[in-house]
Amino acid sequence: MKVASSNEIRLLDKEAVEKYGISHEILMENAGAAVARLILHTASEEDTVAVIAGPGNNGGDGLVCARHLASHGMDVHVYLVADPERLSELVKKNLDRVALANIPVEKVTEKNVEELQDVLPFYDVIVDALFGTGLTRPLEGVYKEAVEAINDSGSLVVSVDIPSGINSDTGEVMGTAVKADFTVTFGLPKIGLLLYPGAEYAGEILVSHISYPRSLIEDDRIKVETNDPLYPPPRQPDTHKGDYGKALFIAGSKRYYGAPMLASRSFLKAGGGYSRLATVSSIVPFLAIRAPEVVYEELEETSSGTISYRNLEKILKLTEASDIVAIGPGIGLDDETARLVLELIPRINKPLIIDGDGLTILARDTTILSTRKYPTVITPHPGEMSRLTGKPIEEIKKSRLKTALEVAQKLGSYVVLKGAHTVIATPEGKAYINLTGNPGMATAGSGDVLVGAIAGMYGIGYGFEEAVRMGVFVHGLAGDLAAESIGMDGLTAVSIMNFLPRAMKELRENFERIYNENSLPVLV
Ligand SMILES: NC(=O)C1=CN([C@@H]2O[C@H](COP(=O)(O)OP(=O)(O)OC[C@H]3O[C@@H](n4cnc5c(N)ncnc54)[C@H](OP(=O)(O)O)[C@@H]3O)[C@@H](O)[C@H]2O)[C@@H](O)CC1
Ligand SMILES: Nc1ncnc2c1ncn2[C@@H]1O[C@H](COP(=O)(O)OP(=O)(O)O)[C@@H](O)[C@H]1O
Ligand SMILES: [K+]
Repeated sequence: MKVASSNEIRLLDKEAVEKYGISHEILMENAGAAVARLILHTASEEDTVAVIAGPGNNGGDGLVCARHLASHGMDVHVYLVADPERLSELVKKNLDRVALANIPVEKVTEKNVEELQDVLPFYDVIVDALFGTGLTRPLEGVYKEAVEAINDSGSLVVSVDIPSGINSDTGEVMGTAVKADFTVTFGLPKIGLLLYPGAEYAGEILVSHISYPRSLIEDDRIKVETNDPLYPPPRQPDTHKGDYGKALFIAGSKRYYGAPMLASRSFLKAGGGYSRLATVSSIVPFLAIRAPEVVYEELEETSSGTISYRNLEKILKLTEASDIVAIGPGIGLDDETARLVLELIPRINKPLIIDGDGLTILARDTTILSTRKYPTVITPHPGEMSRLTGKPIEEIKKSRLKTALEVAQKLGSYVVLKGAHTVIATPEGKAYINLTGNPGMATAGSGDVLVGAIAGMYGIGYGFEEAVRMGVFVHGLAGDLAAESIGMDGLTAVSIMNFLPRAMKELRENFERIYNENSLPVLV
């Protein structure tokens, strides 16, 4: 599903009115009615409802919702946090309708806003219609106090379009924000609902298309989408291991055994056919016990136990017999090894995954990617992205989507910016926000498993872009299945790896359910 910025949703809004003849009034009516429907499905008609309406169209939606709930016989009160004189004509019209329907309306100002703390707990349901995509600055004064009263109420909170206080483009909290149980968002989901902390404040998100024409819903001018799964390529009977990809992992060092094992074995666990690990000879005997299915290519090592530069020609030869190459997990930062990595990246004439220390090394000279003729994907966590861009981690965390898109475009490479709701960006300027995964995956080695998963998806036959997307999707799905089975705390990278087969099985046998469980539900 497409995911819109506030500017894009305003453009769609404008075109819905000007090109498709759908009036703002119809859109507002459909929006308010959608929120009412969710409440009628979720609460009971005996419940009492407080609608907290703000100064703009978001408030207008709330007024429409109030009218629909009242017409179902619910006991609804409207608290208007706005100067009625400054309301737009359409919102005023809906305020008049509310008054004419004898729905009590109380004006909230600095003088009486603290009363909200006392009255809101008595309502079963609170509709948060203060602000939506029109939020332009941090909440202060009466608005801030209203939000805090909503959050302190203990009632069921339903946010209109976006939790008030959440920035619809970045997901950051603007001063304060409503913590919603549900958010009904209109037209298309907003970016700020899918990036943290916005994703956490939104609660369960439901989309209502409010009669937008399909062509607007699927408009290619919108470059961000949820990372919805694609059905896997079939495994034909008459095939052999080579048909499911030959992967080469250039990884590991005396210090880091786990990373190379996790990456090279996860490739097989995700369905890949033939996994080769080129690593320092001193750790091969140990790895062979843990990962007997992986074929080992022993490399000469430096005095610090990392891969020596002397292996350059041998490694290039190995890449010629591979379909996809991954470089970096646990490779270390020894200068000689760094020199080898910087020499290899432009000379590997295969699709390439660069991860872990490989990224820290790449940060020394990202221009080496520009000569590559084959697709590249880099898989940084925010720390590695900070080294690649020179931006502080905090800034990256606040602008994950923007940073991923900028770097993808600048480096001509796919970017997987890892974290809660990983962002995938393409060199062509598209981005996908991944919805699988859980905090149990914040565990050492989890990123190494992702490298294998991406390579595995390419091995089983997805195109490169699809393999990057599906690698992230199944990695998160495996993490979710693992968490379901053993909980989040004890979940380790090996658990994620061991649930990759189950994730693939679920994807093949229960695709519809997996799809629905990991995409945004449309409210009908
Ligand atoms: N797009 C669609 O398809 C549809 C959209 N619809 C609805 O419209 C909503 C967008 O409406 P909107 O543009 O009127 O803005 P909204 O969020 O109501 O804010 C109101 C005003 O508040 C102000 N303001 C801003 N920040 C502030 C602050 N911190 N503290 C105080 N004031 C602040 C700012 O005015 P300013 O003060 O900046 O002049 C702003 O104009 C959208 O979320 C959806 O619910 C539906 O009707 C269905 C169709
Ligand atoms: N809170 C979270 N929710 C969902 N996924 C997460 C969360 N924290 C981490 N992950 C995932 O776990 C992996 C962590 O990778 P990384 O940071 O490279 O760990 P390591 O370097 O230890 O392998 C990434 O795929 C990331 O998306
Ligand atoms: K809102």
